[in-house]
Amino acid sequence: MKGNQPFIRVENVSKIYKDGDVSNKVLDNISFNVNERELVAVVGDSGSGKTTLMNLLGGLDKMDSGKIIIDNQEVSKMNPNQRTLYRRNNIGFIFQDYNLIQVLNVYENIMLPLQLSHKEADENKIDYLLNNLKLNDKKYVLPSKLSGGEQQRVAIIRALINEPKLILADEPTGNLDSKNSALVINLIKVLCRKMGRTVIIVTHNIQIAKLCDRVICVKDGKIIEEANNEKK
Ligand SMILES: Nc1ncnc2c1ncn2[C@@H]1O[C@H](COP(=O)(O)OP(=O)(O)OP(=O)(O)O)[C@@H](O)[C@H]1O
Repeated sequence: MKGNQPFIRVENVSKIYKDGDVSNKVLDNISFNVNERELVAVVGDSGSGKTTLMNLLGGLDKMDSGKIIIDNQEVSKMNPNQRTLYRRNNIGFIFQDYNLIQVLNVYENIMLPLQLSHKEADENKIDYLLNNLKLNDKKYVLPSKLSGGEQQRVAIIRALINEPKLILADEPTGNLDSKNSALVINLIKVLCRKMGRTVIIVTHNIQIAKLCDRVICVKDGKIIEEANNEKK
C-alpha cells in the first residue's frame, strides 16, 4: 500500500471490441484492488476476458471507460508512448509460450529488458537467479535446446531482471506438466516474496490458484467472486 491507497486500483473498467456493426463487451464495468506484494490469481472460462484484463493492466491495450491506477500512475490516461515507457519500467510479463527470442541465448534473452531501458546489467544478480532456477549450465544455450520448464524459468528471470514492481503472468504454466507447473509457480512465488513484488497470474488451474493469496473469478466480463486463500 502507498499511504492508504491500494497498489492497483481498477475502477469501473469496460472494454468493447468492435467488428463492423457488431460490438462485444468483453469487460463490463470491472472494479477491484490489489495490495502491494499480493499474489493474485485470475480464473475464468475461456473467453471470459482474463487476457484482455492483463493487457489493460500492462498498458498493452486501451480501455473504453473506467480507470486503472498502478502505484499512483494513471495508466488509463497515458498515450501509447507513455504506456510503452511505463511498461518497460514497471511491468514484467510472463507468457504461456515463453516468448523468448529464438536467435538469442539465455543470457542475451535475460539482458533484453535491461538494454531496452538502458540499464546496466548486474552480473552477480543474473548468476544468482540462474543458480536459483537451476539454469547455471544453460547461460549460453539457445532456447531451442531447452525444455519447456527451462524456457519458462528463463522467462521468469527476464521478467524479474528489471526489478519491475508488477509481474503479469498469463497462463505461465499452460504448456507445462503438473510437476513443472508447481515448480514454476513456487519459483514465481518465492522470488516475488523475496523481492517484494506484486504478481497477477491468469490460470485455468485451480491447484495453482490455491497457491495464490487471493482468487478473482471472471465470468462473461464481470467479476463474480473474490476469495482469499489461507496464507502459505
Ligand atoms: N483483439 C481482439 N479483437 C476482437 N475480439 C477480441 C480480441 N481479443 C479478444 N477478443 C475477444 O474477447 C473475448 C475475451 O478474450 P480474452 O482473450 O480476454 O479471454 P480469456 O479469458 O483470456 O480466454 P482464454 O482463457 O481462452 O485465453 C473473446 O470473446 C475474444 O474472442
